[in-house]
Amino acid sequence: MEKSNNKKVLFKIRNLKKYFPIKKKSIFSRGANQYVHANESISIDIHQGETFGLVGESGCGKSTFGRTILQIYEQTEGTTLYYGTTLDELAPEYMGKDIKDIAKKFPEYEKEVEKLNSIYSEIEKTEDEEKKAELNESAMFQRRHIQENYENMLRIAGGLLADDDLSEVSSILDQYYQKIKERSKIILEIKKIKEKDEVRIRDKKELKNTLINDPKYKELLSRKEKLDKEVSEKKANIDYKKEELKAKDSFEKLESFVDDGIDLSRLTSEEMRELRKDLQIIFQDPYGSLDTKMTVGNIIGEGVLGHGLFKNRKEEGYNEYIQDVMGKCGLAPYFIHRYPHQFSGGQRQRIGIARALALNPSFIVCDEAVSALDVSIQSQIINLLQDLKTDLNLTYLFITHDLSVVKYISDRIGVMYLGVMVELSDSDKIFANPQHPYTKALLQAIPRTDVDKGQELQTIEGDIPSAVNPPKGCRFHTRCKYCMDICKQFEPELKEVEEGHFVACHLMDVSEETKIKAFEENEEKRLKKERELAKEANL
Ligand SMILES: Nc1ncnc2c1ncn2[C@@H]1O[C@H](COP(=O)(O)OP(=O)(O)OP(=O)(O)O)[C@@H](O)[C@H]1O
Repeated sequence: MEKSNNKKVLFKIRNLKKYFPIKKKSIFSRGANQYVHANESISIDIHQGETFGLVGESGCGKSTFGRTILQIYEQTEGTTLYYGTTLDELAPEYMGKDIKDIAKKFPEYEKEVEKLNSIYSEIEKTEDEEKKAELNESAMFQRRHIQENYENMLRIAGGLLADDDLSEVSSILDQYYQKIKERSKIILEIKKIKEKDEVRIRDKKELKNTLINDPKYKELLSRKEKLDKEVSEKKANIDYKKEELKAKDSFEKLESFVDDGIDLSRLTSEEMRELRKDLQIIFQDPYGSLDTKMTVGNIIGEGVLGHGLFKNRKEEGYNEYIQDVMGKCGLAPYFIHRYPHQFSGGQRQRIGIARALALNPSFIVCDEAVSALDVSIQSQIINLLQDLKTDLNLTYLFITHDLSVVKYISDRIGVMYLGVMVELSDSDKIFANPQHPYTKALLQAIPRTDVDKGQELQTIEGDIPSAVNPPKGCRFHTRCKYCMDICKQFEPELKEVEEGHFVACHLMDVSEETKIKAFEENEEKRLKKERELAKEANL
């Protein structure tokens, strides 16, 4: 699992899974449900202000990952903790519910963990493949049940759960929650006034003056100040209780769960909607993702109106705001009344970028955002994205199958293969010192530009296995030139091999001789097979 290296983390993604169910052929089909395992146990951090490049062959689950962390797709398992705002600021409904349920539910936690462990030991003992699939599915549901029911409780209550009187714990936390809930409504109102003024007034000094002279804003600030005091009083009760519990054996372990990230997967649709502005996406196909019947102005303004930044298109300042955003994206103001079909691919992508940018996001998933464009246009769009990132302090998840693009734009790069993250490191390191055989093979497959440097253009041998029944052990073992027996049995964990460089490969644990031996044996097998094929073809 990745450590954060002291950088401010914007997303802490743990054990994220996304499975797509496949419809059974008929209602009479027997056996466990089948799933496309699009994302499997992905655990990474995305740092504030970075461009995190995500690469891998087509179909390996990159888009699914981008959409799942934004909760456009419901995640099957795992947590996506978001730190753009805090639990205390948002006071989401799930927090109140988990607090209320402490006395009833926490005693069940250990029982549920035991139940999961007994399913695991049954899986170990079972030979029958169908039974195994069924048990795996119940383990998946049980893990999801534990995560959904207990882990947020642990993050919220931490060491308080060491107390024998859980009803009291619940009551102390609930008093705190009720206060932050009250305050969260005020925080939201303050934020909305600020956002509305920000889109109208570009001069910082003027903005500040307008805000401090707004009686509604002033009143909200003073209500917030009063509530801040009440919140700290309630917080002091919690701290006092924790002091009392510090001596207990279980305290430290339970306290280590405390985390103020927001679990996006548990927000109500209303709560998610409030965060939606912050978390945007730019798609690959700039034509397909734009409504052809709408003008450029209406496309860019749709979200702006939907989120209430302006009441309607006639409101003072609306057109200026849309044109200002267009300007930032290199679109002339008079394009506002034109339609997408009147534009080239590059300009259409600028419209897509302006649509996302108009909501003032802090995080953007760029999903193959330049892949459909000509190379010369690609670099213009990449430069635009780079400039916007610097000017507006954005964070990007940049998804692409094009390594030359990702090398240029990314601070760090994650390499995905068949739904799992196999390598992750600083961009320079991945290119200078790739460790995973899949990354090495991918780098050799960079198209043409490397011809000058005498590097052979190479495609990765073998077909990508099915994501419905992914290979056991390391998912890459069926195509890996260094495959060893252990690779067919056990899944390697993503481990840190040097500072900030993570690799999921069993080769990291063996000597150079073992590696060479494995390579030679595989090569021998391959050649033997080829000889046999050649013989067959001759007979
Ligand atoms: N809505 C869906 N329903 C069922 N399966 C899906 C769905 N979306 C994606 N998949 C499957 O999930 C796997 C990962 O797909 P995904 O689109 O995330 O990969 P990708 O790496 O982004 O590929 P590409 O670069 O081709 O878009 C594939 O096997 C795909 O067929």
